[in-house]
Amino acid sequence: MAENKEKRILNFVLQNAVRGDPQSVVDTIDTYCSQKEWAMNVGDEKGLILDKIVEETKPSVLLELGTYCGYSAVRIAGLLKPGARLLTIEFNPDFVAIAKQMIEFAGVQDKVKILEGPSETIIPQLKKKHEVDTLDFVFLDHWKDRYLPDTVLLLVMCGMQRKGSVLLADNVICPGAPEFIKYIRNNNHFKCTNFPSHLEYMKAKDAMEKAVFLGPGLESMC
Ligand SMILES: O=C(NC/C=C/[C@H]1O[C@@H](n2cnc3c(NCCO)ncnc32)[C@H](O)[C@@H]1O)c1cc(-c2ccc(F)cc2)cc(O)c1O
Ligand SMILES: [Mg+2]
Repeated sequence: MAENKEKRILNFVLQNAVRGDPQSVVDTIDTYCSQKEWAMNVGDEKGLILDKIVEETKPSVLLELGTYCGYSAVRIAGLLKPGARLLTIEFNPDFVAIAKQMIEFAGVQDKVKILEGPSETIIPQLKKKHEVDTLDFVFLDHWKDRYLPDTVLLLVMCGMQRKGSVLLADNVICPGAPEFIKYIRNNNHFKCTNFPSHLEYMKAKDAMEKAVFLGPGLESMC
């Protein structure tokens, strides 16, 4: 297996974190990525915003787009009530392999299921193949130009969102997701809140955007 940054992050966790302890895995990745090699995990500062929103939403069925090394999957899983489950979509097989080991080491494999493949293919399969009715919480952290098309897919094509469903998007400043922001803030079926923060492990400004689905409008009742 090629030695790469993601493999080094995983090895650092396997050698330094406490097996079965999600917080220890998250803290160990943050230590490595702030001191040794930067990586695009949501990180400790934006991670606290993520934690708060997950805790106040009390979700049962969650979806993440862009697993990468599994940092946010482990972080979210550590907060879930018994029986709640997180589906996380990742199309890079090398990252799937890393994330799988990260999730198992953290001991959250019973709460997290990695779905391998592109989101645009997997999302339409969620209802039939993965027994998802509606989603309580969606974390967007994959390619930034895919936030909007995948949100539309989730909402329009698959009716995956119900009144109160929460969308949380990382990086709405850096790298930015302008099309998504323009759409979601101008759509009166969503109530949006911006959470200013900083790029993971850096001083650069970043932010997360929370969008709560207010339910289909009357026009969709006809
Ligand atoms: O680009 C960023 N994230 C992308 C994540 C991609 C992960 O998600 C996977 N992925 C992508 N699209 C899909 C897809 N579907 C869509 C395609 O079919 N379906 C399934 N999986 C998908 C990739 O395989 C990766 O695992 C980022 C950058 C900075 C950054 C900031 C400042 C800098 F200077 C540099 C970088 C900071 C951040 O926090 C960031 O999240
Ligand atoms: Mg991100």
